[in-house]
Amino acid sequence: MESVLQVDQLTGGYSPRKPVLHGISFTIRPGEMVGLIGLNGAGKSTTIKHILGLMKQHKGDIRINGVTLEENPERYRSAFAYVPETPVLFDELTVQDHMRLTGMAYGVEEQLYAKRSERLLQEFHMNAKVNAFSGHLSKGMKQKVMIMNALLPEPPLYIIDEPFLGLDPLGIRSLLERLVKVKESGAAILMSSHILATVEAYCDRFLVLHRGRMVAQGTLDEVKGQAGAGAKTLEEAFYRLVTEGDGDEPVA
Ligand SMILES: Nc1ncnc2c1ncn2[C@@H]1O[C@H](COP(=O)(O)OP(=O)(O)OP(=O)(O)O)[C@@H](O)[C@H]1O
Repeated sequence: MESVLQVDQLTGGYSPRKPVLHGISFTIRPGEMVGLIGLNGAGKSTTIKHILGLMKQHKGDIRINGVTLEENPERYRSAFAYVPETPVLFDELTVQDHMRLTGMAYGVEEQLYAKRSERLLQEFHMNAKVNAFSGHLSKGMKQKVMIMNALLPEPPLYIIDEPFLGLDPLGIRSLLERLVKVKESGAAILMSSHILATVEAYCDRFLVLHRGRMVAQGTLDEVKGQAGAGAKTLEEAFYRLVTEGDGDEPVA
């Protein structure tokens, strides 16, 4: 099956003289949820920034639905939605205003907009706040607005950076339930998180990034195999992979 996201030999970072990422490659196909894991400073956010097109790679190729950002910026950008680790909202706009703007930006037709926005507000228990200014929302509510906005256009690819920060248990459950449905409908999800038990439970495949290199990737069994005999959980496999050869505690 054609991949939604294809990252091929990506070398990149903030200065050409000192790359943060060293030749990383992976693909995500429709209907897959893939977990991007790594220690603090491993390069997860940098990878995501390159995929979003916020940074220019030094080498390598990134394709979304078969095109690079340079080849077709509009097609590339409209194929994904992004949930950042820290909510970015306009304080003086309401929850509804944000959703309307997203709907317009992605060309979501009026009837679909009404149906989807109503469902999202209900699922994320945000009905009571629909007319509240973003600046007056709690941290977790702001994160919910970001998530609802990402889900509204129903794009083929979701890129989600540490989505659980600040969410209450109900919010986490709503998000996970929705991501499972999104995946079942054929969308692809790249999710970065430190909550390894949740990543293990929900993701189909895993990307283990360490010091800017992909040290393992694949299904849980494949990653456990790459970590060496005896790893029973993703967390155990991860620990082995990032401490291997250090002879010491992990240093990012
Ligand atoms: N704006 C920046 N300018 C220069 N270097 C940066 C910048 N942002 C991050 N880095 C460096 O890039 C490396 C990778 O950082 P990155 O933010 O991608 O890590 P991460 O895996 O997302 O970590 P975390 O789990 O802490 O969010 C680190 O060495 C970091 O210091």
